[in-house]
Amino acid sequence: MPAAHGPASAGLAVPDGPAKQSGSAQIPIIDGRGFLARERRGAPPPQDVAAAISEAGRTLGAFQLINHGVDTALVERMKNAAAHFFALPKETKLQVRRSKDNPLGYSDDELTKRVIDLKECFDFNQYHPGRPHIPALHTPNRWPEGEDEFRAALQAYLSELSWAAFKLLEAFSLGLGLPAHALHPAFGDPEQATHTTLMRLNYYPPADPQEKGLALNEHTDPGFLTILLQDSQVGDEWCAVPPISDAFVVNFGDIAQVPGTALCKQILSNDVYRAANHRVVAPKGGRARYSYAVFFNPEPEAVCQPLPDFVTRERPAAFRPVPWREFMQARVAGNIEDLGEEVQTYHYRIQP
Ligand SMILES: O=C(O)CCC(=O)C(=O)O
Ligand SMILES: [Fe+2]
Repeated sequence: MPAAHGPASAGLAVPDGPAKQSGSAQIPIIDGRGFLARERRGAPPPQDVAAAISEAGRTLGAFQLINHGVDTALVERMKNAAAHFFALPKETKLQVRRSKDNPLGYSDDELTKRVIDLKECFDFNQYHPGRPHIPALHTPNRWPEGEDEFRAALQAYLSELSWAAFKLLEAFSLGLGLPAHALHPAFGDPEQATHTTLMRLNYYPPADPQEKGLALNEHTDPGFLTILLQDSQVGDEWCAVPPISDAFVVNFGDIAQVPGTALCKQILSNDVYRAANHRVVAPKGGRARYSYAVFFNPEPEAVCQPLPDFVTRERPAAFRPVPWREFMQARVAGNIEDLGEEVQTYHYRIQP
């Protein structure tokens, strides 16, 4: 039996504020009904939603998404599959252990900013056989043998979430004052799934009661945006992200800060948006915690750089181009082995 779900702490850093004062900040709640509900598919995101997403991107770099249109039964099916997998014997999980040349599969030794996470993970993507392998970006999945329902449930969930991610991308573009499809070329044809989106199941085992530390060190996610479902949380001194039943936590990643000609935003938006710095405190009270993250990422060859619309004489480009392939490969390598300082977007900053 998997351990019961229970409290743990997840938090977001508030920009320019000492972490200890950020507890009072509130994560905005955005309603996706107008463009994510099944009957509204194909409708462009309403302007007020785009404006709210834009505001969230400029402040905390994150928001909670309610009425996301993803079928509750599919969410439950995915969660059951995840709980089933993590409850399998360790030897079975180790049969699909990740390797340096292919980071997909099971891991219990992920590093975040050179500190080992107190959790187990399972990573997979929408890889199709026959596609060229690109280390850390397009590699074949490792599915546990005889676990057909696990595989089917996860694939169905990721495919549904990828659709939602493209709709959020439209809202994001509109919120920047760009046409809805302005950033699509950086993510390729949604039908062919040539983007490098990845899903990660996280299982945080109950921590030793003496454990005062973090289960997941503070970090920003490397890609464009992350759509996370969390089962439990209690506040800490960072901005708490309280679980709302059936809501997704959406946070912007590094690449969203840089928006680019071909691509993205911390890099895409020339620092207009911010990537959310976040962390997870070890779960207490003898209970485990689960979370389920979809990292919506660009195409392998995307080069992320400040979008021309965001570069002016007053606001010159803050970043040099970030080749997504190079950036992600370096980040993944640092998550598997301690290679020294992990690559960050500030390594691509143009010094004034
Ligand atoms: O478990 C969580 O709430 C966050 C997980 C996370 O930040 C990650 O997997 O990158
Ligand atoms: Fe993260």
